[in-house]
Amino acid sequence: MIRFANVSKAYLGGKPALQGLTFHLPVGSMTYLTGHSGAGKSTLLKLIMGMERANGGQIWFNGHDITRLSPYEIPFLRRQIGMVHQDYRLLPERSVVDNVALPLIITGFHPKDAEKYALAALDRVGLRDRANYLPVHLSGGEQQRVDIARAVVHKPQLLLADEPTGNLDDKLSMDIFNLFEEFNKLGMTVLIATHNLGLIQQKPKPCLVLEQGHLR
Ligand SMILES: Nc1ncnc2c1ncn2[C@@H]1O[C@H](COP(=O)(O)OP(=O)(O)OP(=O)(O)O)[C@@H](O)[C@H]1O
Repeated sequence: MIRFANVSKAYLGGKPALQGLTFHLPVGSMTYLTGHSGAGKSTLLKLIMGMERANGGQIWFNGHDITRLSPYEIPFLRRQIGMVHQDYRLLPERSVVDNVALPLIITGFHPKDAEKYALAALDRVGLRDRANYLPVHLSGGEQQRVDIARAVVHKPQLLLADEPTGNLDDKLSMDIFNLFEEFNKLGMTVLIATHNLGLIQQKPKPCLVLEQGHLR
């Protein structure tokens, strides 16, 4: 599904954030991405999302080299990807169901259909009964599950997560990792950037380890 071939990235005026990365994420795999702060985890995810451009190498997404996409093609790439954030990024003045439906509305779904799919996604993460709440009335763990529902509402092939349990205790973190596992079992390819080594040990999966921009 994803293949990096000798990929490098340096931000303007900075030292290289990633150097010579070569790896493969097969379709249907679930993989962790770890490494110390500043090792390049977020940068790697941003390259896959087309939010940053590589300076060298190729990144293949289902056989297409996404380092060569034009700005007009990036939205089509992103429709195949769901992204979960550490800080949830929910719109505070919109209801939970509206937050989850928003990506569908933006891509042109009829509001009624968008709501139907958003409710189905909320059902998957166990929050159907919170659909009409405002995010502020949910716990941190619940807000993270809403973020996950929003990331999967368009049924992406690839689910990315950047420190999804950074703000949660161990029990809630395990619940979130279990949810990722469920989506993986449904066929989504999953890549999770995390510092949570305790959870990784409890749920062993293939692991990419970054050290100062290099894969160990
Ligand atoms: N927009 C940017 N402009 C310049 N340098 C950046 C930018 N974003 C990241 N960097 C640098 O690139 C390197 C990798 O950063 P990145 O955020 O990818 O690491 P990370 O492993 O995700 O860190 P953390 O675990 O703290 O989130 C760091 O040296 C960082 O300072």
